[in-house]
Amino acid sequence: MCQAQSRKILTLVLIRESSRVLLGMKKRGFGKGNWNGFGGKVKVGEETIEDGAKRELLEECGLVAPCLDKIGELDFEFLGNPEIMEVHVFKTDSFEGIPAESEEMHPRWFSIERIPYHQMWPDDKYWFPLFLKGSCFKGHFLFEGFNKIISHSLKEVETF
Ligand SMILES: Cc1cc(-c2ccco2)c2oc(N)nc2c1
Repeated sequence: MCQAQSRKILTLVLIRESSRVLLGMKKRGFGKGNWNGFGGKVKVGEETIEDGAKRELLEECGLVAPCLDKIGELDFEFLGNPEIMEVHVFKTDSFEGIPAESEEMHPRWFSIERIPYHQMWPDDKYWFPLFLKGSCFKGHFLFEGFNKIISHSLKEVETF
């Protein structure tokens, strides 16, 4: 018997300069202890997904990004949990402000040759290289718990 599946929309923003990427160490809550882009929930009915991404970026590290490029859509499923997390991934190389620590995140710049995959979500090692080479992508990852990927699919797409 299939379970009805619901979807939760989340955002993820990656700040990329020529040779470095800004990541945040998640200090509490979901994904605590991982380096990740900035993002989170979209305020249903209040804002567009892109506006939600901009809001989370500002809240989590104090940066203003006037324009974001949509680069990816990642569906995350967890064994035994009917809720699929639909993560919309954005990037930008133009922002205003100085990265600042928040209650949620401790920001740090990483050279693109030294991305800390061992301290990131396990799916990142699959799609981050596509982001770094400038591709757009769609992926689906089936997790067992938070650290084990049972299966995944990932493809490059032309545009969103
Ligand atoms: C299951 C999962 C969730 C997220 C997430 C939460 C909020 C925004 O993204 C991830 O981010 C990354 N890089 N892998 C992730 C896996």
